[in-house]
Amino acid sequence: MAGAPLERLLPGDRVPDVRLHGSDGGRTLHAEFAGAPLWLLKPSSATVAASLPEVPKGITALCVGAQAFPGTAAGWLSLGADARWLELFEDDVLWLADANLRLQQEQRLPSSHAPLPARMVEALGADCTLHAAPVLQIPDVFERDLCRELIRHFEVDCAGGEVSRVLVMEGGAQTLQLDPSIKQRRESTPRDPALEARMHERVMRRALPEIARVFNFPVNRRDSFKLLSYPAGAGYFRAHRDNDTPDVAHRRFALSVNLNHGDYAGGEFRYPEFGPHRYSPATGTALVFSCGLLHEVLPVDRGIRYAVTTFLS
Ligand SMILES: O=C(O)CCC(=O)C(=O)O
Ligand SMILES: [Fe+2]
Repeated sequence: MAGAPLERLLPGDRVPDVRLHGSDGGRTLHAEFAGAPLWLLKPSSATVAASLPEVPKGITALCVGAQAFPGTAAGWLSLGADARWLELFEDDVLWLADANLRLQQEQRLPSSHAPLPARMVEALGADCTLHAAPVLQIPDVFERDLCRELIRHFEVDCAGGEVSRVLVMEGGAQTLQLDPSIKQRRESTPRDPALEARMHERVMRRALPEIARVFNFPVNRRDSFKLLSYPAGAGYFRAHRDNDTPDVAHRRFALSVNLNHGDYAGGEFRYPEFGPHRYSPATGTALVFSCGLLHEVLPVDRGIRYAVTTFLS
């Protein structure tokens, strides 16, 4: 709620987002650090910041203050943040947040510079309770014939598509560039109006009523369909959100249909904010999820994963 007074944080609250400085300057807490459990601490002094507890494996530890502290303890990232946000945190209290940045428990640091007792480290490093991601699977949106026909169309009529690129802003101009640190795959828009019409009819008839029922969302618009291939060794899409830049902010739900489940290994979806579970829908099943969820397509390590995707709004 915009304008509501800030209160002390409690276990169960999601840490409010904030712009952080000290790393690359332009990122926010949610964009940069969701997807893995977090330790958060606002030290009362540089001396405290220099003698923080050892960070357990699998945890990202953030030491926050008005500015980054020079000489922060090894394993900790020191970042500056907005004063109003910092007021939410008591000095020298270590918070554990889960991968969805929901606060789990807090622990006051020992007043001396003694290391944290082992039991405290154990508790604060413990696996957080993880839940299934709020995704919807709708079986049989495309029949097997249509899936096979789409793969043939992609490989033959679209000549296997083109390597996917990402939009990069450089000196005020946007260019499409390869970026293997983000994704590797091939893609094409469909070139056969009859096939597009068949996909459209199936989405209208089988997916939209279910999205209206389950998410209570009336779809009004759809981006163009994209045919995708993820070949072994060169097929993955690292964790991202689908609506976090101005050009795609209109998107509400992502819809993806696997075209050849069982013919490849790897290539599952994962939603790191909601735990390690991997989703690998059957051929013809549509996977639908909010564009605001962090998600990734894990590397394909045998065969080729084929899929069709679009975004709904
Ligand atoms: O591979 C897919 O099905 C969709 C991947 C994805 O997350 C995207 O294209 O934004
Ligand atoms: Fe995506």
